[in-house]
Amino acid sequence: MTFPSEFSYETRPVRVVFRPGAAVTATPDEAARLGLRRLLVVCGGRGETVARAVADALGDTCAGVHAEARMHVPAEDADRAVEAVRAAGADGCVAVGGGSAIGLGKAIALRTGLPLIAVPSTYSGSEMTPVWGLTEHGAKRTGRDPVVQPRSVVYDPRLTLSLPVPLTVTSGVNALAHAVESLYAPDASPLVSVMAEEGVRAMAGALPHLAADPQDLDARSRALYAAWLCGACLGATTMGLHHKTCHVLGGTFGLPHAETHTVVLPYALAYNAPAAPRALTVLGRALGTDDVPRALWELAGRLGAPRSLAELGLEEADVAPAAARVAGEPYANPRPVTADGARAVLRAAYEGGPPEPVGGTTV
Ligand SMILES: NC(=O)C1=CN([C@@H]2O[C@H](COP(=O)(O)OP(=O)(O)OC[C@H]3O[C@@H](n4cnc5c(N)ncnc54)[C@H](O)[C@@H]3O)[C@@H](O)[C@H]2O)C=CC1
Ligand SMILES: O=C(O)/C=C\C(=O)CC(=O)O
Repeated sequence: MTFPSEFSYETRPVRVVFRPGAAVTATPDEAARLGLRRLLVVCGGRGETVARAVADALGDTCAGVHAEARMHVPAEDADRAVEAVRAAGADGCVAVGGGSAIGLGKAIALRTGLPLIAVPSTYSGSEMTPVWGLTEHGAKRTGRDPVVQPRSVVYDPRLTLSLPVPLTVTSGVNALAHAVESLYAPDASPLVSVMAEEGVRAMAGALPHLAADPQDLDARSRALYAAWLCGACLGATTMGLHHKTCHVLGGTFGLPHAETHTVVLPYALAYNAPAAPRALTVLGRALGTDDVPRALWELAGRLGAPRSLAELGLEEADVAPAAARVAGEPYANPRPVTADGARAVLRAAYEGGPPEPVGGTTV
């Protein structure tokens, strides 16, 4: 493989603490390091027990628990969370939970500039990115702003022991998708490539162990490490066809995030493969295959994950309007996204059969 002739790479300041039990034992120290004295803890309804344990550990520096995080961050949730943070007189937030809790913490940071500490409990990777998302009027908007990048990330593999196997698998594939798209992004770079390859190898290695034994703390640690690397890849690069397709399906058609990533990834990659040979080489090495889209599709099937958008509840009649939205949004992608191309990807994902080259093997 030839060395890329030019690239740029930006590092943002973020401290990472990684150890079993860290959610409770390290979060107060991270708040103190940042000089924070009044923290609002943000979580989803189902994550409240863990969030309360973190709140207890924060003691007097906890200004309250706001347990209203939902997927895709509806704009009205962001409004309420900003009111809560102001009413509490908080000088920072701690998001405890999956990408939804971290997403609500980011929405607060975006509007108020307050610093965020993330304590992730899934493999979404959001904690390592300056990417925010908000859903309003049936459409999801995303953007990048350094102010939403968590200043400190507390990785506690024990938090993920309770993650049910189906979400373990699909959230793991959400992380894989970050690595995949970073490899063919316009701002890809050698360091991103190294992180992506290691992240894919570690996640694909850990998931079968977790499907067999979700209490395997060593495999949990390896998967969380992989999520860190894959999230860092997303944080450093621009998203393409795959992520944009998932945002349309999530924001406009209400499909669940990680499951949608799992279904779409093999088909989006099959579409982009002819225009991204270098990415395919790296991914092939990490997964030990010469047919990466097929290997991802088989991995999902072997681990019992959904493989079609039909299974996730998309109506056949939604395929065409979803494709029109995907093709109608300008974004960076190694292969131009035509209306026919977007329709072919979505139709294949709707049906869920083995991924085939889309529109021939040349761009
Ligand atoms: N901005 C970014 O960089 C990224 C943002 N996201 C956003 O994150 C959201 C999806 O996040 P996910 O983590 O996939 O799901 P989630 O945060 O919505 O969690 C899914 C469900 O699992 C539960 N859960 C979470 N952790 C658990 C645990 N350890 N044990 C038991 N149950 C647990 C939650 O309470 C929730 O009911 C979407 O809104 C997506 O757009 C996702 C990836 C990157
Ligand atoms: O699709 C992803 O996994 C990455 C980014 C987002 O979800 C954007 C967001 O809603 O925060």
